[in-house]
Parts: sequence; C-alpha cells; structure tokens
Amino acid sequence: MTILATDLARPDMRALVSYLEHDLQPTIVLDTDYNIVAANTAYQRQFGVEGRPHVGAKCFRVSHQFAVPCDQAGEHCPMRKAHESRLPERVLHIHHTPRGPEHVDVELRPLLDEQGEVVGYVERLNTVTVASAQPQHQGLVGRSAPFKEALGALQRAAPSPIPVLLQGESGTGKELFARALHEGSPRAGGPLVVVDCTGLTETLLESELFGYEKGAFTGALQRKIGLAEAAHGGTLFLDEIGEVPLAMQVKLLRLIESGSFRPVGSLRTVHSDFRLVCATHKPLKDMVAAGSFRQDLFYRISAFPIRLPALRERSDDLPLLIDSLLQRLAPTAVPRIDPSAMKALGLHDWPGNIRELRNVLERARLFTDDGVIRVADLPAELRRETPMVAAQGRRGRNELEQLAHALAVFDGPRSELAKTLGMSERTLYRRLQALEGKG
Ligand SMILES: Nc1ncnc2c1ncn2[C@@H]1O[C@H](COP(=O)(O)OP(=O)(O)OP(=O)(O)O)[C@@H](O)[C@H]1O
Repeated sequence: MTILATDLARPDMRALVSYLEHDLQPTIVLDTDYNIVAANTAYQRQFGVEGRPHVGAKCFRVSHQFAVPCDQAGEHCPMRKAHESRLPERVLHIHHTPRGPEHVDVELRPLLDEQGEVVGYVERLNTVTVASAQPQHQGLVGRSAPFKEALGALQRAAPSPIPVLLQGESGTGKELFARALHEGSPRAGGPLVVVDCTGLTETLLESELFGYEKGAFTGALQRKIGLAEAAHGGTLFLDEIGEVPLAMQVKLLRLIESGSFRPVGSLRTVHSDFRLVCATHKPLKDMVAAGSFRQDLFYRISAFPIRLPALRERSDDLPLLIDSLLQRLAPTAVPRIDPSAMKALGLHDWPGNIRELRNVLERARLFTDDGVIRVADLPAELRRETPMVAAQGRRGRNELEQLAHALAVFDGPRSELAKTLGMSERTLYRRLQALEGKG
C-alpha cells in the first residue's frame, strides 16, 4: 500500500493502512483536504492508471476529473456530510475509471482523534455491476439523476431479503430492475421466476403459482410443480401484481406470510423459501382506497418501494439508451442517428417509455439503407412533433419502397414486422399486395 508522508503516516495510521491492505475491496485513505494519502492494492488494481495509484492527488480530480470538490460541481459529496455528522456516509457516484465511467457505491467512514475531531476518512469503493453508465449490449444502462436514485435504492435493497415493490409506467424497465435485484442479491445463484399476473383468472393463477396434482381438474394429466415452488432458493417476481383478482389476493397473502401453500387438488403443504419482488404500473394505494386491492397485501409487498422514472423524466439518458439499444438490435452493423433525427427523438414524450424507444429504433433501422437513421425513417407521430425537422427529411422515397426495404432486411414473421412498423397485420397485407401489384 502506498502512503503519502503526511500526518496520516503516523504509526497508528500505518497500522490502519496495513489492515486495509488486506481488504479485497478497493479502499483509500483521505485527509480532510480531499487528498488521497493511501491506496490499497485492490484500489490500485481497479482504479490505478499504469501502476500510478493516484496517491497525492485530490479525490474529486481522480474520480470525476473535476477541478473542485463534488458538492461544488453539482454532485453529492459524502465527505462534507461525514464531516458534519461524524458518521459513515454512503452514496452512489459515477466515477471516471480506466474502463470509462462506472457506477460506484462509495462508503466513507470518518477517522476521529482523541478529541473526536475528524482527521481523515477511509473510503471503500464497490463497483456496481448490475447497471452501466456506458452503452452496453445488455442490462440496465443510465446515468441521469432520476436513474441513479432508483439504482441507489436497488443497491440498498439487493443484499437484504426485504420484499421490493417496483412502481413505474409500462416500459420503464421494471423487469430489468427485478433481474438486477436478483443478480445483486445473495440468491443470484438461485432461480429467478417471473410470473406475469396480467389476464390470469383466479384458477389459472392458482394452478400456475401453486402447481397441481394429477387429476386435480380436467386436463391435469400429470402433477406439475408451481412457480412458487420453482423459485425456492431464489427470487419470485410477480409482475403486474395490481392485476391479481381480489379472490386470489388472500391466497397470495398467505403464501407471502408463511412461504407455504397447497398445490391444487393436494392435501400436502409445500414450503418454498423465496425473496419476493413485485411490480406494477397501477396506483395500488388508490386501489386499496377503492377496495380493489387488499390493504394487508399492499403492506406486505411494499416494504421497500422503488419508483422507476418515466423516460421523459430522464431525457439526459436518451443518447446512452439509444446507443445501447442500437447495439442490441444490430450488433454487427450499428446504425448511426443523424442530428435532426436525434432532435426529433428528444422532443417526443415517450408514453411507452423505453419499450417504445426500442420499437421506434427497430422500425427506423429497417427503413435505413445506408446505416444512418434520419427523420424520414421515424414514425409519423415523431415527425409531426418536429415540422421543421421533418421538412428536412432526406428522401422522397415512397412508402412502398420503404416497405420493400423493410421486408428485405427483416428477419422474422410478418406479424412481428407489422408490430415493428406500427401497423395492423391487415394493413401490412394490403400494402404488400399493392407492392406485388407494382412489381
Ligand atoms: N435502463 C435500461 N437500460 C436499457 N434497457 C432498458 C432499460 N430499461 C428498460 N430497458 C429495455 O426496455 C424494454 C422494456 O423494459 P421492461 O420489460 O423491463 O419494462 P417494464 O416496465 O417491465 O414493462 P411492462 O410494465 O410493460 O411489463 C426492454 O427491452 C428492456 O430491455
């Protein structure tokens, strides 16, 4: 461990530093003037550049490339707070690292002298692996303040068994967050079982969730284990829990409270040990007031609510999300977006959130033939929002030509193509006929 010759190099501090050297977590020691005075090997390995451990440098310069402390640059500074409270502080920051920007969970502990004065700090850094601040082929990406707030909450909840309720509009990434919670938890090695509660009748939900015995009902030709049992040792994710019929809610409550249930047509009680994560886009509290959602169930599932921001609240993330989604849609030839199209995307309200963004990009990719997405490749409602921009649309290529191009490059069933192009299958069929008539 490298130590700078300062006050913190006193014998007692040397003892502390030698202790930290054995920490597998990247750890640094800071003085009260933001100087890094010692860094353990784990830190040097993860954050050092070409063997330079950053000792002697200011923490805000190393981690953020700021010229001033974080709080003066609009970031939350844990040092300022720890100095006042004399207590440990934890905060999620985006740090500049040799691998580019990364989400880092920063834990700062003040070091106090005999008089209780703060003489320095120990900072432990934990790189967040379940989300990325750079374009990524999979998983959660984001770096805006509302995204960081949700991610910070996820980081807090993940290690504990507490039930989490993910609340957000459709397409905001509730399922991805549930996956990240599972992956960040001690149950990551166990199963993640997703149950979509939409459109299921009470009987169907019950047999799906609890399983059934052979002969329990017509069509039950053999015994089937339920999803609650399949989640044993892992996470049970109940998506759209607001859709669960009232009559079924009491059985769900029993399952959550005791971890026990009876498969349909069975006398035996099965026990399953799972961590519960639920999601909804519905206002459950209002539903409780209206009598359509049980209050006791609501309190059971909402011990740790996390609100996922709508895409329009995190428009700073749009370029990063677009880069990531394009990499995912076309990994071998990632299309570019021209500035006017980018502007049009930025002006849209995104009621369907990231799912809508993904569909728009997928559609646009099918319409571009030179690898550059332009305003003309965007759906009409996005073009309408930017009449000026739309007027600059490149080609007079007619709709049938665009369709012919989409057909040539789309690899999948026609029903999917219709969905991607935002038209009904009938409309697609009619246009295809027109195309054939032309050819
Ligand atoms: N932060 C994110 N980074 C990258 N991709 C994301 C992010 N959030 C969502 N997505 C993508 O957006 C799409 C919708 O996400 P997801 O299905 O998780 O949303 P949802 O909130 O569960 O939707 P619904 O309520 O309709 O079930 C998926 O393709 C997902 O991969």
